[in-house]
Amino acid sequence: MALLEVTNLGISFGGLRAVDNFNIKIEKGQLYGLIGPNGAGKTTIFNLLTGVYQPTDGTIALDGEVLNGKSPAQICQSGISRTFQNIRLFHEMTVLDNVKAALHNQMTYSLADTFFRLPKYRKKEDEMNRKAVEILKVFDLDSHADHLAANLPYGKQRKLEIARALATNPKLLLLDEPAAGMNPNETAELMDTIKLIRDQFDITVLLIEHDMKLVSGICEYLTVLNFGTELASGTPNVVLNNPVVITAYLGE
Ligand SMILES: Nc1ncnc2c1ncn2[C@@H]1O[C@H](COP(=O)(O)OP(=O)(O)OP(=O)(O)O)[C@@H](O)[C@H]1O
Repeated sequence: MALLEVTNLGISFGGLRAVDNFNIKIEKGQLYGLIGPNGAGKTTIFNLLTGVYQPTDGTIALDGEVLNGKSPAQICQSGISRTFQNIRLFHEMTVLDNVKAALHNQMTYSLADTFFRLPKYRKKEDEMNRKAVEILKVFDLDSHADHLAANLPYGKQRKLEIARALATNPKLLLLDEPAAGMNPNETAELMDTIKLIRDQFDITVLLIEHDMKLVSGICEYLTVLNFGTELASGTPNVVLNNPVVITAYLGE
């Protein structure tokens, strides 16, 4: 069984059919790319997968569990986490607290534990600090733990967003243009990080990206979207040399 199975997905905004009859199957552990021209419907698909929008048609299933009708918070609990095209960190919080905020969805303690700072609360807090630092280490951000997120350089802010998404312990991580605005060195580093989180944390990744170097460098399988529907799917080598894709998207 595929980890993510999307069947006949569709949504309309007024008269605009933003996504139409979209199908995708992503196997566990796969590094999968969703590409296509501006306005093709890529981010709308992420919004459908994460419960920001409810589909007008079709089903979304993660690990056999149908996600239709669930809220974004419930979908996060079910195992899908995401980053955004425009960075959405808690800018006035520290790097460590940004990650801890995401860890909170897995911690259970009562209001009384928190209010009276009972031993259970302190134990959980210590555990959370340890986990957050562990995650920051993967992203080489642990030395910035006490800095405000707003003061990190751009490339590190993007990494912190991924670290925070990872902290919710997802089965599937959705990355919306993770390399946007990065210089070539930052992009190369990001590619290594994405590969590493897939390998070390056994996480499945679906990413939207316009940077073809990143896409062909790390994605094992691609779907090209055009006008809300699938134009082509396959390995990067096959898809990126497909004349239909070149005409519609790559524009050469
Ligand atoms: N909430 C909404 N209301 C109305 N139209 C919307 C809404 N969200 C998206 N759209 C429209 O749906 C279409 C697909 O947009 P979407 O942002 O998903 O494209 P995209 O492939 O992610 O583009 P880009 O690569 O530029 O980010 C566009 O025509 C967009 O204007």
